[in-house]
Amino acid sequence: MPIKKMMLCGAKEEDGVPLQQPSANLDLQFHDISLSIRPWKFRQPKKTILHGINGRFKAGELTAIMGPSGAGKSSLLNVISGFRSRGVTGTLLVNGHPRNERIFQKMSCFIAQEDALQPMLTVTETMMVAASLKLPSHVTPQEKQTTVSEILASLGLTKAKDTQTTKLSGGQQKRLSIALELINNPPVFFLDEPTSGLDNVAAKQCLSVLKMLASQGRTIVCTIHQPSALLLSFFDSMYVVAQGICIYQGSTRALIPFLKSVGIHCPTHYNPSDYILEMSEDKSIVQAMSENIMNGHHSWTNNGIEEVSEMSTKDILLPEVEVPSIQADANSESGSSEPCITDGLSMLGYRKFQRKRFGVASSGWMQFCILLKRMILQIFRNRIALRLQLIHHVFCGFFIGCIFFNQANDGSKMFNHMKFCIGVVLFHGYTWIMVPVLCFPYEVKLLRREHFNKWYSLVPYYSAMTVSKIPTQVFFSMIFITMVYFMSGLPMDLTRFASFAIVGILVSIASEGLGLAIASAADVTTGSVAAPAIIAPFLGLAVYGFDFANQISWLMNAIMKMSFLRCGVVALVLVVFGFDRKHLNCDEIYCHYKDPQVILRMLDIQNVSLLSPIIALFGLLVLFRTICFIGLRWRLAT
Ligand SMILES: Nc1ncnc2c1ncn2[C@@H]1O[C@H](COP(=O)(O)OP(=O)(O)OP(=O)(O)O)[C@@H](O)[C@H]1O
Repeated sequence: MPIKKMMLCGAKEEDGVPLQQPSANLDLQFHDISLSIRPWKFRQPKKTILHGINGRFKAGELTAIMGPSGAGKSSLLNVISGFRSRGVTGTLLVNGHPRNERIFQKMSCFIAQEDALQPMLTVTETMMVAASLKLPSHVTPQEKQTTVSEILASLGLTKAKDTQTTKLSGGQQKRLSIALELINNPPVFFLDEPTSGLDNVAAKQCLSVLKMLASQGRTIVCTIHQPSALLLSFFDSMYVVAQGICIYQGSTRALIPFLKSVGIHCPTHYNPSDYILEMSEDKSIVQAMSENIMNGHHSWTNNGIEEVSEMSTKDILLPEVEVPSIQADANSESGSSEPCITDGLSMLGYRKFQRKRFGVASSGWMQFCILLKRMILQIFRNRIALRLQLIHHVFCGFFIGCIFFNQANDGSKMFNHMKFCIGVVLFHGYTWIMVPVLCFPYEVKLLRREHFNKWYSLVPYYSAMTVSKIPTQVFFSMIFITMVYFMSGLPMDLTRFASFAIVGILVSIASEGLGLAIASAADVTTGSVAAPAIIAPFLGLAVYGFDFANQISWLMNAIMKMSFLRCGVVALVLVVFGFDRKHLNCDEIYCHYKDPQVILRMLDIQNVSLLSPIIALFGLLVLFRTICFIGLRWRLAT
């Protein structure tokens, strides 16, 4: 590994393994930051959450953003980390230079409050996937393994290395979230409430890890709710927000002198961080404190007051980030996020630079392969889900097979044939729309975190997700299709059976695509309500007008083609009665529908090629999946 290691000063090294130094020390400054939220209700005024606040988060320090509930702590963290950019105005600087969002995101990581971890994988497997995605491809598997082991050892996770992530304790999960981001050794960490839900011991362990990382030169900023005096002692500095403005910034030890300066005397034996939060309920005191600290323009140190904008950055080691040839344009009016090359460094050189410095590790194809492997492993390890799916398909196949048992050759009951085709299509439609609606929102949470932290880009993820689901989907659909096909007594004809299977599978993939499109933009509750409501019109169009098909207007016909269920039903009817099917059996005196051509004529599809509903089905499938992709892009951008 190119990055040299150092022994930590005063840091806790549970297994005696030192961590690597960060590749750069970054000092973050922000000026006149405001955040406004556009209301979702028409004509409501904009809500301003942050009011022109200023401040600085220093490299080598563990900084706590504190404040009463609803003060704007998470909003501030989201803005400074770049997790939120909509509705934000103001200036963000890195070591005194306007920052480039793309570069900055590669050098920082964001760990959310309810940080989701990949299920069905052990700690080591999770770390190895992250290492494969985040470390450059020239790093050998052994080196990756060594890096992973060192990080796990440093964060006290060695004993849990073979435990599945979902079975870790809350504290271990937090430390694993940190360990995952440490793989590419970013110099900046943002954490939203890293101690929430942890007991005192676990919170202490978590903060000691953060303190250790900060002591190596990283900039570590986290929001925190009323820390105890012990937990507060881990922090080097505090940034206190109330009502969207800064009411204190500076050293934790300078808090009491600061309070004195605004005429507030913190009682002895009172935790000063609790006291400032109590005081922040009073508007006039908030105003007085904010004026004293100049809304973050000033900072209190152990030696007195410093002006943030005049702070020197020369003491910060910054060769890698303060690159003279690359000028950040994140704040440019053009809004373009492409870097502006100003000093003779070509775009190619810039990309190489980025790749080298910040580990834009794997190519799109590599990302696809790694993610596909991970997803397939997770699918096959989820035994309960697999068993449930199997039972569901076998049970429904058997049930529908029994209802239509040996009726496929009965020429006297035309409606049975229609019900059979509709039943098969409906089964696929409803089964596969609900699976993503219930499961995908959790995956989107994981995607947001990993994508934001630059593990991979959306196209490889989306491709891997699509491909990974196909084997199980085809397998389960085939079980159902085989059962109903043979139990219903359809002719033993390979072409007909293969076409029957293809239509069933296409309907299931299209339906899953619709489910994914819904789940990409909605949470589980909304999706569970929306999915059946959205599929209902498709169903209506699927069964509309079978008994008066000749009289349906061209407009209605065109609308009906939009229903993927209709396309599926038409295709199945063509499969069942097409392919030169012989006359059906007739046990009565006269069977009007004995000749399969009569049924096709009645449905007005006697001249329709099987290919056309299949192509329409395929087109709708692609449309749904494109909507899902756009939905995901939108989710990742907001
Ligand atoms: N998307 C949003 N739409 C409307 N209001 C929002 C939105 N996000 C945040 N807010 C509001 O902004 C204010 C600050 O929210 P924020 O989550 O930053 O507070 P916080 O200090 O982190 O609170 P807590 O400690 O309770 O998590 C709150 O009043 C919240 O209701």
